[in-house]
Amino acid sequence: MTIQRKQTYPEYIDLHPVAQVHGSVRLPGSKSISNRTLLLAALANGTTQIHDLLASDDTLVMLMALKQLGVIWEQTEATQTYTVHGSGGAFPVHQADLFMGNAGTAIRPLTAALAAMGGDYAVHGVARMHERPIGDLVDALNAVGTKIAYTGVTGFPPLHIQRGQLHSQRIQVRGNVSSQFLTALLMAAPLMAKNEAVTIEVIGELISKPYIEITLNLMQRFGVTVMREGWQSFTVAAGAQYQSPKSIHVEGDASTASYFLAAGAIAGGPLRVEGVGKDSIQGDVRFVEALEQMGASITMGDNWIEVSSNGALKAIDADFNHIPDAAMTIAIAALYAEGTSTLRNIASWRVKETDRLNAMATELRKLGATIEEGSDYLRVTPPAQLQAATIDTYDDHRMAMCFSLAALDGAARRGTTVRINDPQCVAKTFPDYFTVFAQIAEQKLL
Ligand SMILES: O=C(O)C1=C[C@@H](OP(=O)(O)O)[C@@H](O)[C@H](O)C1
Ligand SMILES: C=C(OP(=O)(O)O)C(=O)O
Repeated sequence: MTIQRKQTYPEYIDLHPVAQVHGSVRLPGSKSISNRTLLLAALANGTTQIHDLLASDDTLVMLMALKQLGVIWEQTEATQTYTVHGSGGAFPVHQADLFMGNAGTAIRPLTAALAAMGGDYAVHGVARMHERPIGDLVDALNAVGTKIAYTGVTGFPPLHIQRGQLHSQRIQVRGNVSSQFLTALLMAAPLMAKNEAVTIEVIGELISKPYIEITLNLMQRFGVTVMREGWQSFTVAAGAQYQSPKSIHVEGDASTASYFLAAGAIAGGPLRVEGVGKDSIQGDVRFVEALEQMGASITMGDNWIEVSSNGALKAIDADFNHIPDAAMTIAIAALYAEGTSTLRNIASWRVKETDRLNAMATELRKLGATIEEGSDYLRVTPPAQLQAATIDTYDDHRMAMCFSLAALDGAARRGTTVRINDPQCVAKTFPDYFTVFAQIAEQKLL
């Protein structure tokens, strides 16, 4: 099955310097919560109404895959409310060819669920997805008896999943390449814990930890409590089954919030985002701590965040392992700081939509910044004045969203004219990004 992308933007967008940003942005739903909720609702007993689901490429591939697997869902017309009829832990269709685009949050959890159920499934994605590792997840599962084979390069999708025979309830997984492997195993664990408890042990270091909290929180809302020993070991009791919470609301996306919050910090604001706040279960709300360290002022309600600043931003030197996605936005905010900023412990950037360490370094240099690209860090020294540039986006939504901010005038230095090539790539998580950016910047872009 192929999925048609709606083309909304031209080949490139030119952004001209913007003196001020202000206003309020209602955030689209969280990608991480949307895709987890869709899968949990599909696996549960009962019917779930999901409110404010994200509308984007990543959620579309999950919705289409579930449909192919025989899961029935309906969209309430012209809204982001979806009703998912749970399959009670066994998808009705046992043979399918599933296209997962470039959605890590779709391919990884679905692979684990399908391997646990058994069947005859082909799982694949865009070319870049076939370069993104999945070996740690496949190794963890096959070691306990599932049957997943590589049909391309060993360690990467595409995959062929067949029916295996589970012979152990103790699953060991490495967590230093992506936390999504542990998330995938956790979500599939109830399918493997029919008669006996399942324990998942993390071998070595675990990165991107806050995403595991999202997984555990949502599993809990679907009635499955995971017993844990820190970040080392996670146990799902025998007989655990997902039960629909009937209705669930998807918070706004905290990673998406980072572009608007940074805009407020760079250009002064005040700028408010609505949909995430103090009550959020997403680790990326901690992005505001980094902005605060850089000198911005933050106020937060249960469901909103507002940022403003008066004066130049300060450089930052910090570990960003806990917020790898929002950290990209810090690299751009660093262009507006006084002094050199260092983003540490971000090696996972290399295996995401593109090699983000390399892409960031290349494009930041085009703006005149001096960049040191380490194996797991990025050091950004801003130029005296930003240079106009044509930014390549590498089919990476975050590259496109981040670099739009280089048009903003900051207190330490002015913005510049940026041409963003292939702006359409924002469809992965936020198809309307440039339309909303134009509103807060009071610019006519299209
Ligand atoms: O579990 C999730 O929802 C995610 C985990 C993170 O990936 P890694 O664990 O691979 O860093 C993050 O970058 C991704 O956008 C979403
Ligand atoms: C890394 C990302 O996505 P994925 O869910 O595909 O891993 C991202 O959205 O920045």
